[in-house]
Amino acid sequence: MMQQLTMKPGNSLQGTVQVPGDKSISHRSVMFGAIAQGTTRVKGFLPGADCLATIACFRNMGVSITQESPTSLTIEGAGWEGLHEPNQLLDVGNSGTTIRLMLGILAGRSFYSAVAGDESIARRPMDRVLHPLREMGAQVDGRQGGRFTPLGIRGGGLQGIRYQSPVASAQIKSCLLLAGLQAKGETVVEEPYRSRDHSERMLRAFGAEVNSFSGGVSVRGGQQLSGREVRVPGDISSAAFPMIAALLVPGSQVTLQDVGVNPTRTGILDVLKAMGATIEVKETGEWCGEPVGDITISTSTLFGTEIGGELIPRLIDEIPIIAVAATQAKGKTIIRDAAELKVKETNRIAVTAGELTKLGARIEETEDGMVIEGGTPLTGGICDSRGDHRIGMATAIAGLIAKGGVTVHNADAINVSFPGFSELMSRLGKVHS
Ligand SMILES: O=C(O)C1=C[C@@H](OP(=O)(O)O)[C@@H](O)[C@H](O)C1
Ligand SMILES: C=C(OP(=O)(O)O)C(=O)O
Repeated sequence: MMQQLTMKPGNSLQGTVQVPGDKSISHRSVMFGAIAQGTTRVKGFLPGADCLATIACFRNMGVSITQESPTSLTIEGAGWEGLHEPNQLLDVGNSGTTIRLMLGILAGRSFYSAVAGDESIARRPMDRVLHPLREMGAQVDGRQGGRFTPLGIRGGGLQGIRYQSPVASAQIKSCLLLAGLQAKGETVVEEPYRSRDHSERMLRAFGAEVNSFSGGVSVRGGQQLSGREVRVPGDISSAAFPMIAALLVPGSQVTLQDVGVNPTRTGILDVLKAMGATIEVKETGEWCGEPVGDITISTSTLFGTEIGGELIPRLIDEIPIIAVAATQAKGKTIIRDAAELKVKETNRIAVTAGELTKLGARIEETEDGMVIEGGTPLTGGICDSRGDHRIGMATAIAGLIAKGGVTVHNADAINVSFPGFSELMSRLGKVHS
């Protein structure tokens, strides 16, 4: 049964909550723990569908992973050689991060694996990692010459390369770093803007030498990782939903505790501040190389803004919910340089514009973004997540300010990154029927 979720205007949102663990860091904790020597213990793991798919893939390669509770894991790594040929398809479900990072690991292993995911993954481009992996020496192919899943890969015998990535993508960069750690010589990845650097930070925490420079990152091959303890901060991409809800619902004030505030992820804070939001961030510490803090946000009058360039990779997953905020700002918001949105779980330019237009929003799609007219009262209605977790949550939050509320069809997609989303929102106020 495909779940429905209804959210309606209610009273103000108040309280202090913790959002689930960071998705990017949770994936990496499992993968790096699996290829490290020794035990890795993870606390604050995100038990969302994407990260559970990562666990299943590495179990399939013979790694012992025990989930003591939904958010606590123990991974018994036996180094690179501890991975074995899987006897089943490696099923990544809906997760682009799982498939692209895992391919970097598989590229250095001499066994054969077949990799596929759901129908959304089957539409997402894989040639962006296959081309450089082939250049390094991996044998990898797939549908339409390797552009799409299913993919088959037999790795080993890699040679380091210098690769200039055409897009700022942490998935491409991380894939090549993981392959590079297993290659002869040095691997250098350059990118047009800095993408999220969780791999670099966590690889260093696991004992690897990773060299970051302006414009890119490099690793030497032949490095081994050592297992360790990982505490996963809250996901700022999930925090974005209650944050924007608090901004828009009159009289609200919400504190989100222990959120990851790595500067490669905090574009959302910069943009909301530029729009006029009252936000306070109190940094409280560093967990496994990642800065963590408490974010307090209260209802504010917002103004339209322009978002592009280096900001885009720092807030790429937050654009659907930023679009909701922009419908309520004074003036126009212009988003550009965001063509990457077209190759996410859905085409997020078309789907964000399409779903919010159903509620009365005025949004023009452009080649690489959108133009949103602010000051538009939203009317209630029915939206569809289209199987995309971020669209499901963005349209549900729109329901808090849309007359009559919004019912989201296919709301179960939300479990991909934010299990407990509607319960968390209910703890902040009366938000749904
Ligand atoms: O490396 C990661 O964990 C991620 C990188 C981003 O994708 P791209 O690398 O395709 O930009 C982001 O959209 C995704 O949600 C998670
Ligand atoms: C794009 C996303 O994830 P992935 O690429 O891992 O599917 C996301 O979480 O918004």
